[in-house]
Amino acid sequence: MTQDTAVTPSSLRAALLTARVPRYTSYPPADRFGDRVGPAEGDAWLRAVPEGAEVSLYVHVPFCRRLCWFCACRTQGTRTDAPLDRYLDHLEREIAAVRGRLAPVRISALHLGGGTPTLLSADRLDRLGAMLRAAFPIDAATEVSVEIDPTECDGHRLDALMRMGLSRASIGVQDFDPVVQASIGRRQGLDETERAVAGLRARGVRSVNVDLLYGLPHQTLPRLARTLAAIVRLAPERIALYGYAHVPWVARRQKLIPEAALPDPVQRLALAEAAREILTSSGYDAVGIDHFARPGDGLARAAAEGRLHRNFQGYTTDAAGTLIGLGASAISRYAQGYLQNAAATDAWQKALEEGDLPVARGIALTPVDRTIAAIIESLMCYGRVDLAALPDETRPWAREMALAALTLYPGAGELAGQVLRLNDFAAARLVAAVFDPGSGRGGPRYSQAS
Ligand SMILES: C=Cc1c2[nH]c(c1C)Cc1[nH]c(c(CCC(=O)O)c1C)Cc1[nH]c(c(C)c1CCC(=O)O)Cc1[nH]c(c(C)c1C=C)C2
Ligand SMILES: C[C@H]1O[C@@H](n2cnc3c(N)ncnc32)[C@H](O)[C@@H]1O
Ligand code: MET
Ligand code: SF4
Repeated sequence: MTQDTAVTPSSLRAALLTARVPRYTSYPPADRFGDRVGPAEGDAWLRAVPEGAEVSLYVHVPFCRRLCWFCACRTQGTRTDAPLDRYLDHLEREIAAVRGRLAPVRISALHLGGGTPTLLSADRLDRLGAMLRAAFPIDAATEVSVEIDPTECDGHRLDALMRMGLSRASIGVQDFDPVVQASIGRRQGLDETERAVAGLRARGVRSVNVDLLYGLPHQTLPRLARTLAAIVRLAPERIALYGYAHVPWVARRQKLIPEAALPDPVQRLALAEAAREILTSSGYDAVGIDHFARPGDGLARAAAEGRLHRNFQGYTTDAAGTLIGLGASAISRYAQGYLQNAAATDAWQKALEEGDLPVARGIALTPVDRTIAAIIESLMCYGRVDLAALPDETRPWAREMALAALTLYPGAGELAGQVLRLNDFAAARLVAAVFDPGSGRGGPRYSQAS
């Protein structure tokens, strides 16, 4: 699916350089969530999860020792450990509140994200594991994964994660270049990153992911190529290469990013295309818009076999229909719709102290939303949509949107019979936005399309 930039039609290329569209980790995206959905829906939707259903759990740990300037994640700095214990106390309450409403289910996956879950000491990780195991059937069949900051991790914490059943880990790197690192407020040596990977390998973790970014200040092709070469030598099974989203109106710490040193849109697109070329010629399969995986890895196999999904953590093989998010700002997905917990840690804690579910906002899905969600997930995962698989009554509309997308972005793909197929994942977000009736509303609030 690679395509020479020289033959990319100018309107598609122009849109990649200028358009701002959601990343579609959900449909509807989180900016459409509202407060007409709250604790009452949280209660009803939890109680409606059928007995025996597959459920995955996400635990958000919104603390970091360092606050990287580029970061758009919901997290807060802390120098002391006191807030961590208070946070665990409240997670315990939330777990009890969920458990009291949930029928016996199977837990297919448990993901610890953040923030920096490895900021929790080994004792605290053990406590979290015990709390979760006491409430949910977490066993050998549960895939347990964690986000690791190599500068904030050690053998004791890795051992505690293994006791929790860790099978996959994702390591934050972003870029190894010292000039780039200085401009994003994040220092991290190759050696400490190697130590984290070796520590995971030694304990039998077979699936390691590394997060990288393109489009950072002072990033040039030679610098990015050196980072990629170092990563290829580390040989993670998976690599996520995200485009840096510069959205200082959302993430205020990004005001520290030197805007004048950001690559311009043309340079940014060149970085993305060169990185894709380097990784695919280094033995990685491209998966979706921003992931790469070794051909034997579960993600690459799922992509090839039509079992790939997209959720708030990006691409996943997790097929559970229900995702329960625990912790401040965590998002849950039920058959009925999405819910998000109060984003501020204080507000989340206060709701729990008052005996409420800490749900702050969300959205209920209509049948039309579900069809649009299926179309967008298929575009983001496979770069194709089979209109024949859609409900009859939506097909004429979907066909009209497919033709509109191809008129807007000639050369982005083709409609062959009932199948819309993109030539290149680069166009996936733009084409997805054509099927999204709300995409015009967000406009400049979203991040750049490329
Ligand atoms: C693990 C951290 C991140 C998560 N998503 C992003 C990061 C860095 C990147 C990101 N996600 C959104 C934006 C803003 C605009 C855009 O590019 O579309 C960025 C930079 C969208 C978004 N994701 C969440 C919210 C509330 C928003 C804003 C609304 C929107 O534009 O759709 C929720 C959310 N995303 C992540 C987490 C952990 C999370 C909430 C717990 C992952
Ligand atoms: C969890 C992962 O999210 C990515 N991440 C954090 N902040 C941003 C941003 N502004 N734009 C894109 N990706 C980001 C990092 O790669 C991190 O490791
Ligand atoms: N906080 C970790 C890091 O930066 C994990 C990725 S960012 C949520 O390395
Ligand atoms: S990148 Fe990771 S360590 Fe840095 S602020 Fe974001 S969550 Fe914290």
